[in-house]
Amino acid sequence: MYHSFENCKQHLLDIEAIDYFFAEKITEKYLSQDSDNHRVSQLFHVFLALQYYLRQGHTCLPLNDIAETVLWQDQDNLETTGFKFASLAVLSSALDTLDIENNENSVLVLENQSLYLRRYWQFENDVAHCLLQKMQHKCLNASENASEIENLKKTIKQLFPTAQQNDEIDWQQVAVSNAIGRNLNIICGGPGTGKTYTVARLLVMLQAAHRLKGADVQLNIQMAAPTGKAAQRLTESIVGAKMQLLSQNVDFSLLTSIPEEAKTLHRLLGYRPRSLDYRFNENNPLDCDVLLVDEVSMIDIAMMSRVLRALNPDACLILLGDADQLPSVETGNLIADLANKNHQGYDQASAQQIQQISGQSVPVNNASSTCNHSHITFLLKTHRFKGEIARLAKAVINRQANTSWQLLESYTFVPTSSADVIKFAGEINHFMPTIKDACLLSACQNYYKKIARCLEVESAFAILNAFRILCATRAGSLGVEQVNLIIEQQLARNNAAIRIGRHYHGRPIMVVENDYRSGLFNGDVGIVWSDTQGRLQACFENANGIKKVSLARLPKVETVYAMTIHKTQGSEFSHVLLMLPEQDNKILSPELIYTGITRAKKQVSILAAKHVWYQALNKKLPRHSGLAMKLAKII
Ligand SMILES: Nc1ncnc2c1ncn2[C@@H]1O[C@H](COP(=O)(O)OP(=O)(O)OP(=O)(O)O)[C@@H](O)[C@H]1O
Repeated sequence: MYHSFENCKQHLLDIEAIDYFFAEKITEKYLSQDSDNHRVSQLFHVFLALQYYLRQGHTCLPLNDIAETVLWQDQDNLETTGFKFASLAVLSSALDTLDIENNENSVLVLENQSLYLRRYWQFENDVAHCLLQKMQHKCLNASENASEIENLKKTIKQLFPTAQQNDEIDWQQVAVSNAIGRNLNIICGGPGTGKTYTVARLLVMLQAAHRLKGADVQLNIQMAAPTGKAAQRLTESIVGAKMQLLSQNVDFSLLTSIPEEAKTLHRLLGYRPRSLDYRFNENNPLDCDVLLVDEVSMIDIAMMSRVLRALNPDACLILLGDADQLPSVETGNLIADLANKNHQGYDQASAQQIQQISGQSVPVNNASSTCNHSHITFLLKTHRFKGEIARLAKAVINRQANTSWQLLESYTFVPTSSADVIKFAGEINHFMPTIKDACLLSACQNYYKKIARCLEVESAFAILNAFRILCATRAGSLGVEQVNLIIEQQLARNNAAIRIGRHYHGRPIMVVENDYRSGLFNGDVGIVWSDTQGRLQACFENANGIKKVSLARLPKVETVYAMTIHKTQGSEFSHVLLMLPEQDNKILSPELIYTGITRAKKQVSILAAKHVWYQALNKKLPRHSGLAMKLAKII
């Protein structure tokens, strides 16, 4: 075997120190000195693979994923690199000899032929247990609840005054009428399908139903999202939806009972910087009857387990998300595990309740309770963008490489001379990577050089929020670091105040760590701006206007003309310039490109070569977890 990490890395591509030292420690813990060499080697590499899988966001290592395969191989060096795993039977029996089964002290858990670290297994179990409890529900019944149903029918008509023109099911009304009597509601949909529009109405409906039961106190509703940016967007959308409902003459007291401020999940749970624990937990639950959580795709399994533990068993949980978005950067694949896209229809009682309140007839599933999807509604109609961006996003997420490339090609701009200026003219623009410098120059001319010239920082934010360059990677010639450098160099040619790598007036910055002291969080975007005396300070937008922070108190930040697609989850811009690497990269996937495209509200410009586009769209990168099976009560 290997005598050091360096020696291991020479043989195995992609291995990191953490994988090696983890495998070494676990091998020492579980195997004695006199164990059979072949067995030790197989198990050492299984442990290496477990940590390697965890690093990529899987919660477990399914043994059949690695059995009889070669991992960590260098394609140019097939003879001397990589490791071949034994058959599933050999791997299973090697693990059976360890003292894992029914041993609560074991850090490893083997379940359904998947190997876990105990903490992730526990998180999955906690989440599955809490959600299964919340799936129990009591539907309204036509004979017992006739007057309640009549009243709710009137309320839903007020909430959705314009009836659909055709026979299509109105899934927004389905979600709202389905929520009565449920402690778990999952609403999924792509960007602009009206998740927040729907949930604002759903919350009003819950308050109305609560009042009809004779309650004299309103439901205590809380709203949260995984990042500061996402919480801010949720706040803005809910405020907008409430204004709309006010103009529709919806009962004012019902509207005032809906909160306006969404918090980050960390703040909701009472994060304590110097403690591993949060203020709210199973022993000190949140004072909340209804918890709405947005952008669930960004939440990792550990955070979800904390949220569920802090929620009273009879509190109602509403989860919003897009099952096609990238999963969390941490561990887990929550929204995909929770909301199976292959919806099997609603159970009879739910379908009846939906029909009685909203008049919508939904497919009924009479099958066993193991695939009961009645708590999930998919919103299918896009209300924000209709045209080409939606068509492109759909083709990408459906892995239609030909269709999406043909669409892009119909918008390809080829300059006729080197002096030809690149125009971002249409809803979609496509460029080949050979003209990346001209593209970046155009981004400076059209947007970024205007930032420092603004008279007010508010106008500078308007420009910054209108346009953003998104890259797939940090490193490489089309990675965030290089693109930011090129932009700064181009801007510096006409602006002597710009000093690369330092603060300057008009520098857009992104916070890259959580800092509770200054109230700034990972992902917050600001602009360095001169005050009236010419002193530089950092400005951040918040619900009350502009928050100013002295540079001395600023947590770690980076320049953010360009940012990674991962970091933009939960954000939107009028125009996005999406730059893919010149060669295929393992990070590229349909989900990544879909997430990038759907950040654009009005215009998307894409710089990509054909071979990279095809390679990315032909990839399938499933995240392994046992949660979906546990929720279907298969384990
Ligand atoms: N049924 C509807 N009738 C009219 N307008 C609608 C309807 N549903 C949604 N909209 C409008 O479509 C836009 C997008 O809705 P909303 O913000 O709720 O979508 P979303 O799914 O939450 O989007 P994202 O995930 O991108 O934030 C909003 O302007 C909203 O007012």
